[in-house]
Amino acid sequence: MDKTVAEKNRGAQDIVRAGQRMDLRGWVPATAGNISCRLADGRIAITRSGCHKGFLRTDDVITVDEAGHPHDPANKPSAETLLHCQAYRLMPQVGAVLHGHSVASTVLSMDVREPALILRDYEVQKVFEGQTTHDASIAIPLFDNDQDIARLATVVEPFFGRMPAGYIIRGHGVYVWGRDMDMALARLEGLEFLLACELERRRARA
Ligand SMILES: CSCCC(=O)C(=O)COP(=O)(O)O
Ligand SMILES: [Zn+2]
Repeated sequence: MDKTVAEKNRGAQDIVRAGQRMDLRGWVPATAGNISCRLADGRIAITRSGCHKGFLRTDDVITVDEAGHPHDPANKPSAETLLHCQAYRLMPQVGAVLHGHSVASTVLSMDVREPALILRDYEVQKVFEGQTTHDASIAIPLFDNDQDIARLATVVEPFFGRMPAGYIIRGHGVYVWGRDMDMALARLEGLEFLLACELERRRARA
């Protein structure tokens, strides 16, 4: 098999598997969420727009260039492709990006009006880059939702380099990344666990 085709197939399989796992956890209702990975030749493999992420087939994964343009113009990549491309452009070590719409990220981000959600004292914080202790604060930036993804990307851009656990778009969902798909999934699972804990604590206090 041609090397570029084999590489795309490998990425597509990782993405299909990630979609199934995110769906099992309830993080991608209906057609929500999008998933991508960086291929060895620099192309980005990403989900087609409008697919259910729990039922992806490998041909629901297409390739785009670093500016988000599909290599085959007949393909319509995720509406949020620019946010994935931005993460790859600004973080050369990143190999996979995940976006989900969990209940916890949606509700918490609508309730917290501050510019960031602060997590502290949780052991699971250590799943994030550079974190070695529970005894620290992690800020997850909260950005207002915007249907203009290019404009939203310009708002997010200055925060790269100081987002150890990704970011949340208000009333919408989370973005996380990792050096490969397994690491990105572990980070997403860690973040979703912490968001669920925060939601429970806030409900108990109300
Ligand atoms: C029904 S969810 C609305 C769109 C969205 O936020 C999303 O994550 C999925 O968009 P895509 O174009 O990647 O399918
Ligand atoms: Zn979304």
